[in-house]
Amino acid sequence: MLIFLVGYMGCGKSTIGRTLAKQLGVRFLDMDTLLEQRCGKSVAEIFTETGETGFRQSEREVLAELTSEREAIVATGGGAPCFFDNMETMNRAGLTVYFKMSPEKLAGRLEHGKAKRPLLRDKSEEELIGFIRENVAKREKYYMQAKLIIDCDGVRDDYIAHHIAEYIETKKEQ
Ligand SMILES: Nc1ncnc2c1ncn2[C@@H]1O[C@H](COP(=O)(O)OP(=O)(O)O)[C@@H](O)[C@H]1O
Ligand SMILES: O=C(O)C1=C[C@@H](OP(=O)(O)O)[C@@H](O)[C@H](O)C1
Ligand SMILES: [Mg+2]
Repeated sequence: MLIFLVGYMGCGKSTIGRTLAKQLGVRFLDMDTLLEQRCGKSVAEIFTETGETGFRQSEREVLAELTSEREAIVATGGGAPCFFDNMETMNRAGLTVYFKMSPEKLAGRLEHGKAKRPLLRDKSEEELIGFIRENVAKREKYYMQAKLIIDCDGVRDDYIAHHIAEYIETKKEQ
Protein backbone atom coordinates (compact mmCIF):
# COMPACT_ATOMS: atom_id res chain seq x y z
CA MET A 1 0.00 0.00 0.00
CA LEU A 2 1.12 3.55 -0.76
CA ILE A 3 0.58 5.76 2.29
CA PHE A 4 0.78 9.57 2.34
CA LEU A 5 1.18 11.25 5.74
CA VAL A 6 -0.23 14.78 5.67
CA GLY A 7 -0.52 17.58 8.22
CA TYR A 8 0.98 20.85 9.36
CA MET A 9 4.71 21.41 9.83
CA GLY A 10 5.86 19.83 13.07
CA CYS A 11 3.06 17.29 13.46
CA GLY A 12 5.54 14.42 13.11
CA LYS A 13 5.14 13.15 9.53
CA SER A 14 8.87 12.66 8.94
CA THR A 15 9.64 11.21 12.39
CA ILE A 16 6.68 8.80 12.62
CA GLY A 17 6.85 7.95 8.92
CA ARG A 18 10.38 6.64 9.26
CA THR A 19 9.49 4.48 12.29
CA LEU A 20 6.33 3.13 10.69
CA ALA A 21 8.11 2.21 7.47
CA LYS A 22 10.68 0.23 9.47
CA GLN A 23 7.93 -1.57 11.38
CA LEU A 24 6.06 -2.46 8.20
CA GLY A 25 9.24 -3.31 6.28
CA VAL A 26 8.48 -0.88 3.46
CA ARG A 27 10.37 2.04 1.94
CA PHE A 28 10.27 5.45 3.57
CA LEU A 29 10.21 8.45 1.25
CA ASP A 30 10.26 12.07 2.42
CA MET A 31 9.03 14.50 -0.24
CA ASP A 32 11.30 17.29 1.05
CA THR A 33 14.36 15.02 0.83
CA LEU A 34 13.42 13.89 -2.69
CA LEU A 35 12.94 17.50 -3.68
CA GLU A 36 16.34 18.47 -2.24
CA GLN A 37 18.01 15.62 -4.14
CA ARG A 38 16.25 16.55 -7.35
CA CYS A 39 17.21 20.25 -7.14
CA GLY A 40 20.60 19.71 -5.49
CA LYS A 41 19.63 22.39 -2.93
CA SER A 42 18.07 22.62 0.51
CA VAL A 43 14.37 23.50 0.91
CA ALA A 44 15.45 26.91 2.24
CA GLU A 45 17.66 27.52 -0.83
CA ILE A 46 14.87 26.51 -3.19
CA PHE A 47 12.55 29.04 -1.50
CA THR A 48 15.19 31.77 -1.68
CA GLU A 49 16.08 31.13 -5.32
CA THR A 50 12.71 30.30 -6.87
CA GLY A 51 10.24 31.62 -4.29
CA GLU A 52 7.33 29.59 -2.94
CA THR A 53 5.94 29.36 -6.50
CA GLY A 54 9.02 27.50 -7.72
CA PHE A 55 9.05 25.28 -4.66
CA ARG A 56 5.38 24.27 -5.14
CA GLN A 57 6.02 23.48 -8.81
CA SER A 58 8.93 21.15 -7.96
CA GLU A 59 6.90 19.64 -5.11
CA ARG A 60 4.10 18.84 -7.55
CA GLU A 61 6.55 17.13 -9.93
CA VAL A 62 7.97 15.01 -7.09
CA LEU A 63 4.44 13.98 -6.13
CA ALA A 64 3.59 13.03 -9.72
CA GLU A 65 6.59 10.69 -9.75
CA LEU A 66 5.65 9.20 -6.38
CA THR A 67 2.22 8.09 -7.53
CA SER A 68 3.79 5.28 -9.54
CA GLU A 69 5.21 3.72 -6.34
CA ARG A 70 3.41 0.57 -5.32
CA GLU A 71 4.34 0.34 -1.67
CA ALA A 72 5.91 3.04 0.50
CA ILE A 73 5.32 5.42 3.38
CA VAL A 74 5.55 8.99 2.13
CA ALA A 75 6.04 11.94 4.50
CA THR A 76 4.65 14.87 2.52
CA GLY A 77 5.63 18.50 3.09
CA GLY A 78 3.09 20.37 5.23
CA GLY A 79 1.89 22.53 2.34
CA ALA A 80 1.80 19.82 -0.34
CA PRO A 81 -1.90 18.87 0.00
CA CYS A 82 -2.97 22.51 -0.25
CA PHE A 83 -1.70 23.32 -3.76
CA PHE A 84 -2.95 22.31 -7.22
CA ASP A 85 -4.98 19.10 -7.14
CA ASN A 86 -2.34 17.39 -4.98
CA MET A 87 -4.75 16.12 -2.33
CA GLU A 88 -6.95 14.53 -4.98
CA THR A 89 -3.86 12.99 -6.60
CA MET A 90 -2.82 11.42 -3.29
CA ASN A 91 -6.32 10.16 -2.52
CA ARG A 92 -6.44 8.47 -5.90
CA ALA A 93 -2.99 6.91 -5.54
CA GLY A 94 -3.19 5.57 -1.99
CA LEU A 95 -4.14 5.98 1.65
CA THR A 96 -3.91 9.51 3.03
CA VAL A 97 -3.49 9.98 6.79
CA TYR A 98 -3.88 13.36 8.51
CA PHE A 99 -1.95 13.96 11.73
CA LYS A 100 -4.26 16.51 13.35
CA MET A 101 -2.58 18.63 16.03
CA SER A 102 -3.51 21.87 17.81
CA PRO A 103 -1.71 25.11 16.86
CA GLU A 104 -0.50 25.41 20.48
CA LYS A 105 1.20 22.02 20.39
CA LEU A 106 2.62 22.67 16.90
CA ALA A 107 4.03 26.04 18.00
CA GLY A 108 5.76 24.42 20.98
CA ARG A 109 7.49 21.93 18.71
CA LEU A 110 8.30 24.42 15.95
CA GLU A 111 9.98 26.97 18.18
CA HIS A 112 13.07 24.76 17.82
CA GLY A 113 12.41 23.51 14.30
CA LYS A 114 11.60 26.79 12.55
CA ALA A 115 15.09 27.62 11.25
CA LYS A 116 14.83 24.97 8.52
CA ARG A 117 11.32 26.04 7.54
CA PRO A 118 11.27 29.14 5.30
CA LEU A 119 7.64 30.02 6.08
CA LEU A 120 8.42 30.23 9.81
CA ARG A 121 12.00 31.23 10.21
CA ASP A 122 11.43 35.01 10.34
CA LYS A 123 8.61 34.74 12.91
CA SER A 124 9.31 35.84 16.47
CA GLU A 125 8.21 33.65 19.37
CA GLU A 126 5.14 35.90 19.80
CA GLU A 127 4.21 35.89 16.10
CA LEU A 128 4.58 32.14 15.64
CA ILE A 129 1.37 30.97 17.29
CA GLY A 130 -0.80 33.54 15.46
CA PHE A 131 0.70 32.62 12.11
CA ILE A 132 0.23 28.90 12.72
CA ARG A 133 -3.41 29.40 13.82
CA GLU A 134 -4.27 31.33 10.65
CA ASN A 135 -2.32 29.03 8.37
CA VAL A 136 -3.83 25.84 9.83
CA ALA A 137 -7.32 27.36 9.48
CA LYS A 138 -6.68 27.94 5.76
CA ARG A 139 -5.18 24.52 5.18
CA GLU A 140 -7.48 22.34 7.20
CA LYS A 141 -10.09 21.93 4.45
CA TYR A 142 -7.44 20.10 2.43
CA TYR A 143 -6.06 18.03 5.30
CA MET A 144 -9.58 16.97 6.28
CA GLN A 145 -9.98 15.25 2.90
CA ALA A 146 -7.63 12.53 4.18
CA LYS A 147 -9.12 9.05 4.40
CA LEU A 148 -7.83 8.52 7.93
CA ILE A 149 -7.71 11.35 10.47
CA ILE A 150 -5.74 10.88 13.68
CA ASP A 151 -6.09 13.28 16.59
CA CYS A 152 -2.47 13.49 17.68
CA ASP A 153 -2.75 15.86 20.66
CA GLY A 154 -1.39 14.20 23.75
CA VAL A 155 -0.81 10.96 21.89
CA ARG A 156 2.50 9.13 21.77
CA ASP A 157 4.28 8.45 18.47
CA ASP A 158 4.19 4.68 18.96
CA TYR A 159 0.41 4.76 19.40
CA ILE A 160 -0.01 6.73 16.16
CA ALA A 161 2.18 4.25 14.25
CA HIS A 162 0.26 1.34 15.80
CA HIS A 163 -3.09 2.89 14.87
CA ILE A 164 -2.08 3.22 11.22
CA ALA A 165 -0.69 -0.33 11.12
CA GLU A 166 -3.97 -1.65 12.55
CA TYR A 167 -6.02 0.35 10.04
CA ILE A 168 -4.02 -1.14 7.17
CA GLU A 169 -4.61 -4.65 8.54
CA THR A 170 -8.39 -4.14 8.69
CA LYS A 171 -8.36 -2.81 5.11
CA LYS A 172 -6.46 -5.91 3.94
CA GLU A 173 -9.06 -8.16 5.51
CA GLN A 174 -11.96 -6.38 3.78
N1 LIG B 1 7.07 12.97 19.85
C1 LIG B 1 7.57 14.19 19.77
N2 LIG B 1 7.53 15.00 20.85
C2 LIG B 1 8.01 16.26 20.79
N3 LIG B 1 8.61 16.79 19.70
C3 LIG B 1 8.69 16.03 18.61
C4 LIG B 1 8.18 14.69 18.58
N4 LIG B 1 8.38 14.18 17.34
C5 LIG B 1 8.98 15.16 16.63
N5 LIG B 1 9.19 16.25 17.39
C6 LIG B 1 9.79 17.50 16.98
O1 LIG B 1 8.86 18.16 16.17
C7 LIG B 1 9.49 18.69 15.04
C8 LIG B 1 8.85 18.21 13.79
O2 LIG B 1 8.96 16.81 13.61
P1 LIG B 1 8.92 16.23 12.13
O3 LIG B 1 8.83 14.75 12.20
O4 LIG B 1 10.04 16.81 11.35
O5 LIG B 1 7.52 16.83 11.62
P2 LIG B 1 7.00 17.12 10.14
O6 LIG B 1 7.74 16.26 9.17
O7 LIG B 1 5.54 16.80 10.23
O8 LIG B 1 7.23 18.58 9.93
C9 LIG B 1 10.97 18.33 15.11
O9 LIG B 1 11.63 19.51 15.53
C10 LIG B 1 11.04 17.26 16.15
O10 LIG B 1 12.20 17.39 16.94
O1 LIG C 1 4.04 23.57 5.37
C1 LIG C 1 4.79 23.96 4.44
O2 LIG C 1 4.42 24.80 3.58
C2 LIG C 1 6.18 23.41 4.34
C3 LIG C 1 6.48 22.29 5.11
C4 LIG C 1 7.83 21.71 5.14
O3 LIG C 1 7.76 20.30 5.41
P1 LIG C 1 7.37 19.71 6.88
O4 LIG C 1 5.87 19.70 6.97
O5 LIG C 1 7.95 18.34 6.88
O6 LIG C 1 7.99 20.62 7.89
C5 LIG C 1 8.54 21.97 3.82
O7 LIG C 1 7.94 21.26 2.77
C6 LIG C 1 8.55 23.45 3.51
O8 LIG C 1 9.29 24.11 4.51
C7 LIG C 1 7.14 24.04 3.42
MG1 LIG D 1 8.86 16.61 7.42
